[in-house]
Amino acid sequence: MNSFCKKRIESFKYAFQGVAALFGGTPNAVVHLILAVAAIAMGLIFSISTAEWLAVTIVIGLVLALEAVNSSIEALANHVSKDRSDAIRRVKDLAAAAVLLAASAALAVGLLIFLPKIIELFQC
Ligand SMILES: Nc1ncnc2c1ncn2[C@@H]1O[C@H](COP(=O)(O)OP(=O)(O)OP(=O)(O)O)[C@@H](O)[C@H]1O
Repeated sequence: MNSFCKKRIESFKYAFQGVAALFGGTPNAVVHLILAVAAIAMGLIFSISTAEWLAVTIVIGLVLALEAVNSSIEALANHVSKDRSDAIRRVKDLAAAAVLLAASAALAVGLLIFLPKIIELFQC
């Protein structure tokens, strides 16, 4: 195996270490993962369409990816300075805002897809 391939495999290994660190050390990420599994289960139960799967898949990926970025920024900010500062507060608040905005979009997608199906279920 040439060094290019070895490097790419190493990169995957580091990325999976990051995934393990995310779900092993970030309670919010675990909550989002549980919600993602619940959304997938509901998608299977309600046999949602391909377009609906696309929307669910995109928002799940977006929320989990931004959770990883948020955790990374938090870790870096904590490393840069342990002191309280307006700059660190702003950086952390903005990173948290990214997750909140994505999670809000995911909630909207979930409600748009599943709420009508749940209402229909109770009307029978
Ligand atoms: N060094 C700091 N200086 C000023 N404000 C801070 C500082 N550290 C944290 N904060 C404030 O506290 C909030 C929470 O920060 P914290 O690092 O505890 O993140 P968190 O969202 O509780 O993360 P987690 O629960 O994943 O550890 C930040 O969004 C920010 O407003």
